[in-house]
Amino acid sequence: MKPGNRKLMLEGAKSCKARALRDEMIEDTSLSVIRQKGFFDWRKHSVITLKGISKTYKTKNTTVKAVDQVNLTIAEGQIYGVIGYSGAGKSTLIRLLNVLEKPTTGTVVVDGTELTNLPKKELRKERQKIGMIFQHFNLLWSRTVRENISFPLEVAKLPAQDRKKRVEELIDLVGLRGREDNYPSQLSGGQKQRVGIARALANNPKVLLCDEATSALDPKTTNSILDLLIDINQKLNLTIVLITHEMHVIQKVCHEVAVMDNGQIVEQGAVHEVFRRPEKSMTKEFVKQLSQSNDEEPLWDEIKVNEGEKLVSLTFVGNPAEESLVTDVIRRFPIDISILHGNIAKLQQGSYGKLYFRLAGSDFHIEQTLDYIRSKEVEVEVIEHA
Ligand SMILES: Nc1ncnc2c1ncn2[C@@H]1O[C@H](COP(=O)(O)OP(=O)(O)OP(=O)(O)O)[C@@H](O)[C@H]1O
Repeated sequence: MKPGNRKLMLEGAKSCKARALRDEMIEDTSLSVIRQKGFFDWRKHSVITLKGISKTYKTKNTTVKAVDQVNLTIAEGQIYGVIGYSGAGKSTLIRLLNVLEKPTTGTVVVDGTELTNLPKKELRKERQKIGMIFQHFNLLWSRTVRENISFPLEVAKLPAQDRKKRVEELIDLVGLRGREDNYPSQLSGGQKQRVGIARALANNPKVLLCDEATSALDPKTTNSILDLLIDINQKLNLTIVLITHEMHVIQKVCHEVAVMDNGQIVEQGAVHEVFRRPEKSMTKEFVKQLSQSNDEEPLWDEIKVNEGEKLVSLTFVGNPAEESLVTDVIRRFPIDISILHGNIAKLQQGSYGKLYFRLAGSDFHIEQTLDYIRSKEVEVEVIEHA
């Protein structure tokens, strides 16, 4: 066979296999939701696949289905958030990802290896590909920062010289230079979580699992830890899965989100798509919480509106970026815009929030401007002002 033909055959076989896998996955109900929402990029390599995962706990008198038939595919390099109220099954789900909990049914595949039935020794080895951080940090209190970070490298039996070098790299990566000889009791919550992150990254994992990693931190420290997660996601192309009950965490860092209720994933998709068109009532509740916290209004009594002016609010969900839209509108139409108030948060893709404007110009040009803004999928409301 000519080499060219062989290459074509191989490519054909690969794409048939990929198509078959894709079709099989689309049959899963949860994945058909993904396809409808149109975010899933099949060219990306999937790092985590859960198929038909359930976990049932049996106690003396009760049986609890903590996770119920979950199917999930997470692509490489994504920050994937799972949100739900207390008891929804989030912690159980994240512990199923590294098989700290053994599923009652279903399979867990991480980086191409099915973990569910691996013998203990191999599972331990595969787990080195999965780092984990926790709400209460789980540090070793009798060890310094440096010694805590070194611990997983000692377990992996890395030679002393390599270990030392790696620990120093990690101290810099998480911003703990100057604190390396402190004990955990001498650190703030944020610094403790930085140690947790460095320790979780020590063996160069493919995936980082975050179990309510910012829930014990104040808002400012939460932000700095979330910034660190974004930074390492970008620098290392690390796939991050986080569970949270706080929508602003999803808003700030996640590319994709799954909403969990009663052990099941009830909705999932790209964050900006889910924010734009939440389908299930629980998802609507979470999105509403966010808009309520963002949605302070201007002090209307202090605002004067003259003849030929209109007050307008724009609601952004996802693209486009508000700055470029404002510039674009000013260039296109003979109108004046004064921004009165705004509360816009950046998503990983696009923005989310509201801007309040005063528009001045002829009725015709104002209408043209508003139609143009609407055509950009930005919600426009003209505010009646006494
Ligand atoms: N080891 C266990 N034995 C029995 N029931 C359990 C066990 N672990 C969890 N559950 C039950 O499973 C359900 C899901 O719990 P899980 O901790 O996964 O939820 P969660 O969404 O993480 O909640 P939270 O945010 O409060 O931790 C709950 O009803 C819980 O009581």
